[in-house]
Amino acid sequence: MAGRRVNVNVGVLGHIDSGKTALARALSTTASTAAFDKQPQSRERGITLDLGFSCFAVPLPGAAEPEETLLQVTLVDCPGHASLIRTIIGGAQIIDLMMLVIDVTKGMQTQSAECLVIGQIACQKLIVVLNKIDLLAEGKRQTAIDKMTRKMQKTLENTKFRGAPIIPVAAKPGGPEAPETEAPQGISELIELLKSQISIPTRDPSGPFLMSVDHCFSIKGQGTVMTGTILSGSISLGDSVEIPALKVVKKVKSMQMFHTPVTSAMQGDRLGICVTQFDPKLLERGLVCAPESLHTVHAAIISVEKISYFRGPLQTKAKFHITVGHETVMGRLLFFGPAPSSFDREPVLDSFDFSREYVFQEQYLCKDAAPAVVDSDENKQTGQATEDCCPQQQWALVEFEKPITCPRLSLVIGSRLDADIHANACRLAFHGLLLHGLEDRGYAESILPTLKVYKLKHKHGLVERAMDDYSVIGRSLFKKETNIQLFVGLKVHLSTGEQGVIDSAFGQSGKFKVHIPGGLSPESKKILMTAVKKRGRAGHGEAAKQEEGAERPEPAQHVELSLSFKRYVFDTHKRMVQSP
Ligand SMILES: Nc1nc2c(ncn2[C@@H]2O[C@H](COP(=O)(O)OP(=O)(O)OP(=O)(O)O)[C@@H](O)[C@H]2O)c(=O)[nH]1
Ligand SMILES: [Mg+2]
Repeated sequence: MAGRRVNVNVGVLGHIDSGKTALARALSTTASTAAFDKQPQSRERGITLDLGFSCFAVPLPGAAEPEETLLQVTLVDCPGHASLIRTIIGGAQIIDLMMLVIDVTKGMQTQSAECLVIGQIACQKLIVVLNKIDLLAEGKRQTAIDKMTRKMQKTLENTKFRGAPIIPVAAKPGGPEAPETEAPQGISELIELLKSQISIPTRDPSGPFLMSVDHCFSIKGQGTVMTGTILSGSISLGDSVEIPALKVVKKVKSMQMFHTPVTSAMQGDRLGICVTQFDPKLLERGLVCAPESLHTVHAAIISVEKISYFRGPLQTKAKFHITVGHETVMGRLLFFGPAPSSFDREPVLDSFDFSREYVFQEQYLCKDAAPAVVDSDENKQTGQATEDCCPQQQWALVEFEKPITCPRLSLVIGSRLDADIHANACRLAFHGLLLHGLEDRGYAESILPTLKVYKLKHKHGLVERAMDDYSVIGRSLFKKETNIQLFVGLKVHLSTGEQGVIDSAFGQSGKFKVHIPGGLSPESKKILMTAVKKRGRAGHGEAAKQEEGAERPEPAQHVELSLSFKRYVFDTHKRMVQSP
């Protein structure tokens, strides 16, 4: 029986053609010959994948008996572009360390910057690999490596990976034409670096079982095998698992880890589960979970944070590609935030409070005009919020075009995958956490009305005249067709200082009567009386017209009326509520 194995997942990310696949291959081969003589390589079977999985094992650093305990490094080779985002987010929760592969002759490129952004959202540790050093002229090689290392250090300075190690290699010296015998350079050093950088994450067997499946195939006479990484919880032989995408529950017939049968497995393990037969084509990629532990949601409330490299605003009603787990669907956003008095409230990232009130936002609030993509030469990190006028936390309601299935508190990434990848702009727009999923298809009627997001409305009008000491007629506040009845009872302020209450509509032209509980001040009466007199002269003898007359000359001095109220965006009755 082989000793204990501990699995860690290392993401291999970088711009197209930087040499990610070549690096994954070089690492696996070097490790398997130099450090490990068994055949560790599992050649996964005929499935077209955009995520490439390969692995190698090395003696576990610091283990009491290193021979007995192996560190299994699973390399997750990510594709270069468009599908990258979906893919890497799928793997994000299982990636313990990210290798950012940079073509040393090119430096930071558009997707390298995107990878760095994703890494900051999803990963804790980074190693920068400067690849293709064989392409540097021999005499100037070290100088060029040093120069690029400094540039990368500068780039990392403004990220959470400041000071991360940078290592030069040549994964496939000579490029595609070179014979396979050409030995890669710097790989043993990279393996040593990986060993020193990898910290074995603490794995937790509690909580509902959830596994991210990256492969699915059938074995004749046995069943269907799903391979993947356990995201949370644990599983034992004979347990039932649900495949939410197919809405089926299956029994676990057998399990394997690294080609060895096992009876149980837990968070972090890479595992193959064999269940009773189903068509593997139905599930290329996805989630498997403890029955009924996942939820299918039609919309969600997420906590949002803009990615500062994204150019342009995040607007309410805008559509983005929303990636949650292994799924990417279009979603429409509506942004909201706290009232200004609560701007400095500490963010709450594990729940959403329906009892609070929130302010509708036409767009995500931020101070920066978004900076350009991280650039090798001018790595300007802007978006440094001066904490005084933006809230600490903002949210969005995301309405999905197709329902998605995910666990609570999933990482959510919003992007514009349709944007031109040659535009040298970051396509990642925001990230956040799914705080609350709306499972009811009819959520707009059943759940949204409980979400208290309001727009603060201000209307301004004029006092036309005083009726008596305790009431005035107002105008120019409502349109002719407005149902004034809806506003009855709301407070209005007069520019002369009095406060009034809308009492009733007056006539047909949008005028209204305002009751002044404290009475008009003598000063106000004087102003309003003058106005009436002037008008009296102009509209001589035409009482009916005087009442309706919109076109009379303005009084010498206006008395303005202002009305402020809240309108709840999701209130199906469109009620107006007094604002303070
Ligand atoms: N000269 C040289 N060429 C390399 C090296 N590593 C990779 N290449 C070549 O660069 C090209 C791209 O390598 P890949 O490993 O496919 O790059 P990738 O990053 O996986 O590309 P995508 O998956 O398409 O994003 C291939 O032609 C490789 O042979 C290297 O160290 N030196
Ligand atoms: Mg590749």
